[in-house]
Amino acid sequence: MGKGKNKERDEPKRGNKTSNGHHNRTHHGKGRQETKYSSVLRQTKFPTKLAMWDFDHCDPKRCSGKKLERLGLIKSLRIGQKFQGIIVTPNGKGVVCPDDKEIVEQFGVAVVECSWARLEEVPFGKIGGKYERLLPYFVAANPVNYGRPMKLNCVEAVAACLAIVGHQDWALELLENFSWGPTFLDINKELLEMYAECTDSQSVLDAEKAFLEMIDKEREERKKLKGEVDVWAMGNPNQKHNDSDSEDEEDEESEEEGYNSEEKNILVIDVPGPEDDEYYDDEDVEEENEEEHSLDESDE
Ligand SMILES: C[S@@+](CC[C@H](N)C(=O)[O-])C[C@H]1O[C@@H](n2cnc3c(N)ncnc32)[C@H](O)[C@@H]1O
Repeated sequence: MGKGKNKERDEPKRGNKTSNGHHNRTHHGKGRQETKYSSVLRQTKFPTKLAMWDFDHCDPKRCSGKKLERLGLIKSLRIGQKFQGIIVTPNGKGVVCPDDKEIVEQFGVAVVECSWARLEEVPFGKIGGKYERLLPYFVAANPVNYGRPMKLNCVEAVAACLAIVGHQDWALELLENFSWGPTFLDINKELLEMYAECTDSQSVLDAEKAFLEMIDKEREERKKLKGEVDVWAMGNPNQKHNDSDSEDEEDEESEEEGYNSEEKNILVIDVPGPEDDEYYDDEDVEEENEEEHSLDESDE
């Protein structure tokens, strides 16, 4: 058989170590051949190449990158190995844009599987490639960072990239492996449509800026309106109780609490969220129970 002919069959073999040199769990022990074979089938089935540098920072049960790997949808890269496609990374310079479509189709998408809290440990100089990109504004739908802007997990980040370049179908195909996954496309529908109409990085940044200005303005208007409504709800100001301001104070506090300035733009949309039972699949429920015992894992 000619050189490279069996390339796709060989790929999972090369990918059976994580970037830390650990063996991939799916290739061990009982059912080894079967897992490997189904992994190969899935790898060849997805329309473009997906890859990640995995730093093993996260609990494998909670980690979306590891789950994609178990499903044979993403391949691990070694430290020192570069990637030719679009790399969606916190170290990116420009943002993903529709003009990246050809690169995504030809060479694929890669992410950095690590903890948000341990980014400084990632040797960004030894990974990456020519096309390192940030994502424009999106809101996370995953149970760990639900509702928070920009802090997407790996599957959301890959899906966002695919959708921006016009492959919503591929994005959905990936997200459907997670019970909460398709919600990511629902809560970001307006943004996705807006970015998909752009062309280059700058036009995406302009659209993002216009959107953020619009939601800031809406928030101000809601605050003003709330103030006016409160005047009527207060009743007779002459009979005002001493604690009548407490509601406003509480609002201000909850707005600030726990979020830095870039996380202020929380989007509140009425779709199933982590408080709804159907939001979790079995694996997620297990993870949720574990979460109760952890200190602060919201940064994974
Ligand atoms: C920090 S890891 C967290 C992974 C998480 N533990 C999981 O289960 O998938 C998320 C990765 O997705 C990509 N990503 C997420 N949000 C991003 C953004 N706003 N800009 C660029 N890359 C982003 C990056 O590759 C980032 O390293």
